[in-house]
Amino acid sequence: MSEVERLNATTRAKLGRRSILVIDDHEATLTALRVLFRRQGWDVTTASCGVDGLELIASSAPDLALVDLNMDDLDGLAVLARVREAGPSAPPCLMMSAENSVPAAVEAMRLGARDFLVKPLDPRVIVERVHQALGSSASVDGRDPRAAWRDLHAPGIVGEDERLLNVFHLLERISPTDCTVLIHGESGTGKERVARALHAASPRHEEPFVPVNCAAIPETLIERELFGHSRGAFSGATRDREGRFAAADGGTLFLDEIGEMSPAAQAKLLRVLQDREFAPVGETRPRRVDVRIVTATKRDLGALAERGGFRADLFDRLNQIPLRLPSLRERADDIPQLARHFLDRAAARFGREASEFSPAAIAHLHDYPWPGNVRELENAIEQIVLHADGGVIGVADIPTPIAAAGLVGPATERTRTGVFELPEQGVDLRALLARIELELIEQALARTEGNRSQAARLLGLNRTTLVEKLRRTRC
Ligand SMILES: Nc1ncnc2c1ncn2[C@@H]1O[C@H](COP(=O)(O)OP(=O)(O)OP(=O)(O)O)[C@@H](O)[C@H]1O
Repeated sequence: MSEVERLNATTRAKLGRRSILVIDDHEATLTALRVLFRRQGWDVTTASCGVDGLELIASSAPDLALVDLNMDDLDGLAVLARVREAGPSAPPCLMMSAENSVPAAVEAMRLGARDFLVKPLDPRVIVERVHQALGSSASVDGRDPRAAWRDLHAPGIVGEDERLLNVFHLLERISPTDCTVLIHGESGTGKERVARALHAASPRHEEPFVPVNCAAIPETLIERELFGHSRGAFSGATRDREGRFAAADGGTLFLDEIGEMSPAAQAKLLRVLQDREFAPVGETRPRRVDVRIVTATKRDLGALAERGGFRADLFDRLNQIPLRLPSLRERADDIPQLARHFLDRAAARFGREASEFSPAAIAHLHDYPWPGNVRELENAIEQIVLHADGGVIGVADIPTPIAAAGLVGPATERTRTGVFELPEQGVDLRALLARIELELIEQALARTEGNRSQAARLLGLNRTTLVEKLRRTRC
């Protein structure tokens, strides 16, 4: 923001006036909203195309922008994407559209829109939603409203990554509805956790949440498992048995690894989605059922459907709201917080004293690629707590494959400074040297029981240099 813009924004704030920018290529909408918000005492600026709108956002720093979805030069989604690039200083945006399109609304929310308003706009509703958006954009305690929602509905889900927070924003919008959600993410990224949060925040929360792992049930049994069976339906069926659909009636059915479902079960599932009824194996009379379906997969289900490996019509139904969970690699900056969370939890669970990680240990955990995502991290920390003998957790306490990642070459048990080979992909030499330095300092301090003068001697440094290095690496 330039000095002039900053001054404009500051003057407005001092005068207690709010400013709104309306971007729409319909002159009638611009006029109506200009009149409406001026009457409310707002400063209103308007732009009749996306490009002008972006310029005005940059030059006049409005408190909020109302953006039309369909515009000729740059559509509303592209405007949102560009606004988002400005980071935390970007104004909250509300999207307006003449069409009530669920995919467009979902995409808009994913791009950070605070709300999706369908035209014709009711003046009372629009003023209310604009106030709501501003209220939430600057919550009283300064907390991110997405994190606040998470703390209320899914306090066990740890992380502050933007992509994860955007998932909560989407969950907040869709939890009151019954729309079908397809969660995509690598193994261990928290798909079931998120499905449970969605259920917990929905009007169905007092009814059952029934998880089914489709990959764990043999193909021949999946239909019976899901839909139940009647007595005599097959040899050995000595009595009627209720399936998971009936068990989830009124609540949420979570179908994990949906890509592994057999074609016959897919056909039956499609029928439930279309008609809201199913027939147990061995019965012809359908039963009505009221379940919200949430599915999850680590496969690219769209591509699988294109290749004929999954019913395309079912995919379209399941994919009403797609939701993608980032891998842990993509949100590596959440690793320290997650590691400390699992450390505290494991210490409490195993009756160990609360402990902490050394900075070098945190650096190792941060740099490891975690192919098994949060689950792998959780298991690794539990292992560490079980084997550690108290005190600060250093690199030597980290399971070998994790500690060794990125550091190639033979190494002794307590040192990682053996013979290094330059890995194929190269190294970040400065980060690597800093890490080696830190590790050796930690080892020296451990060996001298924290005596800095002796540790400095072991490292060929004077005490002041050692203290300075410690100060730099630990702040
Ligand atoms: N953000 C998070 N914060 C805290 N714990 C998490 C988080 N994400 C996942 N977990 C934990 O990681 C483990 C794996 O999570 P979950 O079972 O939800 O993953 P998933 O994606 O469904 O895995 P899979 O694909 O193998 O079924 C669980 O113990 C869960 O509690």
